[in-house]
Amino acid sequence: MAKTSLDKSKIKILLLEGVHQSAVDNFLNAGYTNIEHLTTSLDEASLVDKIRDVHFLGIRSRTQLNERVFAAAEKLNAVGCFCIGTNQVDLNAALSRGIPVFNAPYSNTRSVAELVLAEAIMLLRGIPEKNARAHQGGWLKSAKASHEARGKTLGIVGYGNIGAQLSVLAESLGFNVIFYDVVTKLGMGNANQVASLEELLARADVVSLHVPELPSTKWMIAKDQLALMKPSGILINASRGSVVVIEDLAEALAAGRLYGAAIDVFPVEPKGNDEEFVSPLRGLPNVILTPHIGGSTLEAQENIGIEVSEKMVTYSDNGTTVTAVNFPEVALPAHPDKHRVLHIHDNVPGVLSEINRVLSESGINISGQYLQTNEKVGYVVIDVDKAYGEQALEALRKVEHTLRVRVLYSETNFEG
Ligand SMILES: NC(=O)c1ccc[n+]([C@@H]2O[C@H](COP(=O)([O-])OP(=O)(O)OC[C@H]3O[C@@H](n4cnc5c(N)ncnc54)[C@H](O)[C@@H]3O)[C@@H](O)[C@H]2O)c1
Ligand SMILES: O=C(O)CC[C@@H](O)C(=O)O
Repeated sequence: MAKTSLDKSKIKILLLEGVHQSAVDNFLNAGYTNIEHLTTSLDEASLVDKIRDVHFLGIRSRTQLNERVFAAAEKLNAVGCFCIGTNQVDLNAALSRGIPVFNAPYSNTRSVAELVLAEAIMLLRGIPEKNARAHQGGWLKSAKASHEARGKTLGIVGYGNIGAQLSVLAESLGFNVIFYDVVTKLGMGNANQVASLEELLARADVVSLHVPELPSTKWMIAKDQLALMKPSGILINASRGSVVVIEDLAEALAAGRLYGAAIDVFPVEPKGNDEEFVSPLRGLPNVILTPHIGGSTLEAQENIGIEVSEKMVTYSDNGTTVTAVNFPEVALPAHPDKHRVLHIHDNVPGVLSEINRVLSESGINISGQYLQTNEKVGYVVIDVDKAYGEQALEALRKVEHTLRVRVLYSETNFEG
């Protein structure tokens, strides 16, 4: 029988888009030495080529993982998104191949909230235009249309981790906070939920968007919604570029129907720092344009590096999938004296009983079993006596509807 074990030093990890060094250090400390660390993303063709022998892949927001890429990823065990958003990944394509996807749901929350708050103050004071004039040798000393944040209404659309964090910081500065969310939530401090997006847009002086990219949030702010905002209103978008119809925003700003905007995310973003940034918002006076850096602080990137690599190492060493965004979540204890078999299968009736039948007929004693399913996939983890690791792997490979099987030996990590 061919040996199926794979030493940790042979487990290939590919990290793209300048994932922080803290992730590399974490993998190395855990014994994973086969790491390729690139500062750029890869286009589809290069990725399809490169991913064939990759076991763990780390990306940020730019790398697109679609069906074609997953089809080529024969050895891929897990994906780590070193960011919050996972819209760049076809989560179903990953799931149907038994590949969990992890992200960092909190690590850059504070960075985004701080930037948004700073932008709100700058825009309320008309700083972008005053700053630009001064750079050109001008002197725009005037209080016209300049306002304090105190007493103004901040409307937050999407009151999740970032929205709620922003809410706390904004109240401490004197903003009245209202928010709109599809889920009923208790506001932090004195923040109040409003019943509709329309009400929020009409009441707020500053509107800040913090929704994920979903079919329901796509182009949610267009001409009709912008028309509901006050002419003195300010729009901030640090969520996803697909949430705002950028041409409609540019038109409203140019026509003076909106006072200012700060935009960090765009429907089309340059693929790298060498590519020209093209946008109808370029050149407009009270507009702050930033290159998708809401979460790009050294603090956040270091924390993200640690958080996501820890999840990938834990999955690789122990099988735990807690916080995976697309996968049944199983929290597993250590398995010092047992071999552990990870079996991922289509979630159809009868697979678990077939697994148990096969193990029992092979004379394999089960010392622990954990199961979790979602609508597509079942994930069963079976601890077996040390004598049976490879035997169990061989037996379980033959079970119909198997997507992937791995054995984690008590000391070293092996793949099937
Ligand atoms: N600019 C950046 O660098 C940067 C950094 C981090 C995150 N982000 C983006 O910000 C988004 C939000 O991050 P988060 O951590 O706060 O996410 P989150 O999941 O904690 O919160 C999102 C909130 O939006 C709500 N929501 C969903 N659909 C909605 C709708 N149609 N209308 C109103 N509310 C809706 C959800 O109920 C949830 O409360 C991320 O998905 C990511 O795309 C951008
Ligand atoms: O770091 C990135 O590339 C994306 C950051 C942000 O959009 C996120 O989703 O966390």
